[in-house]
Amino acid sequence: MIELENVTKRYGGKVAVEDLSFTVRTSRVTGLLGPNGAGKSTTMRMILGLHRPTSGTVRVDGRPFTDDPAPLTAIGAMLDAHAVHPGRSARAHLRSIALTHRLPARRVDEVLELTGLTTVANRRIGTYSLGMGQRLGIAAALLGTPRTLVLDEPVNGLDPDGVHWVRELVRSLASEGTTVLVSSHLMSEMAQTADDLVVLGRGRLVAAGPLDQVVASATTGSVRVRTADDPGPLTDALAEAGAGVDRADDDVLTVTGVPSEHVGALALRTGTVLAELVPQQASLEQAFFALTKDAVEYTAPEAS
Ligand SMILES: Nc1ncnc2c1ncn2[C@@H]1O[C@H](COP(=O)(O)OP(=O)(O)OP(=O)(O)O)[C@@H](O)[C@H]1O
Repeated sequence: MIELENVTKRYGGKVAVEDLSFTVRTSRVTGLLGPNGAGKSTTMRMILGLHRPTSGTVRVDGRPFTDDPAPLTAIGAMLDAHAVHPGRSARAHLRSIALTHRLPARRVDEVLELTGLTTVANRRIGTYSLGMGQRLGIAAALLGTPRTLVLDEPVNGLDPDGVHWVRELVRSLASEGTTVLVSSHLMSEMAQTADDLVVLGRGRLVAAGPLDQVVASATTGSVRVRTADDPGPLTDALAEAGAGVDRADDDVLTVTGVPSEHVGALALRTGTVLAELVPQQASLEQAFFALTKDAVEYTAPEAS
């Protein structure tokens, strides 16, 4: 478990993170989201004990990370996958980490296997593709079989196969009891990977909680209704009940403000035969835009 309590981080006069409190639960994948400059990397660096908070406390499994005698078994991290020596092989790179952290050499082979790098383990890292570099970063993070895993943009630059692999990996580690914190700018991917979300905007907490709840609280769900009948009587009844009705197509209505059961009951009352009655939840991307619209540091003008 990772706990942040009233954490503020200033770099000189710049406030990177302000009064941040949230909990990352064990056996769950938590997505850390936010526009550029929101404070995600700063938050991860404080969790890892690389940066000290200006005020507030950060605890991993109940204690400050810097107090832990065996850091790689407590917490594994990938912050910048490409900050490695390009002239070394992946095996040599992982062996040197294992050696300095007193981890068994066989664990190097295990993580090479786990990340699909065994066949290229003796090649110079400088010849690796972006995706292979990401896999190596994840291999290093997994070396100590950590209880907590922190990955900054792990799917950045990966092909669809690699993205799918990262998703399956973190989900399976969480199901085995690992606490997983992952940042990403890819909302569709995060929607499939995360159980919980922490959303930052300009260094402040914008939302936190189970993914479904965060999406539902930030957006308006709707009900898609399709009928071959005249939609007039149903539309009038819905408007009377306070619903918003948008006639997207000749035979399709998008209804907001009332649950699907209520729409079904009104259809029955007005004698409207329904071909479709489908509750629709907004996407994580829509929720993200709604939550962070006032917290985006850099924006381009709207395309005309
Ligand atoms: N070492 C530093 N010195 C000064 N300012 C910093 C430093 N590190 C980060 N910042 C500033 O703190 C704010 C938060 O940065 P951070 O890198 O944590 O954001 P982020 O959410 O990870 O952004 P991105 O999505 O672009 O990676 C930014 O305004 C950034 O310019």
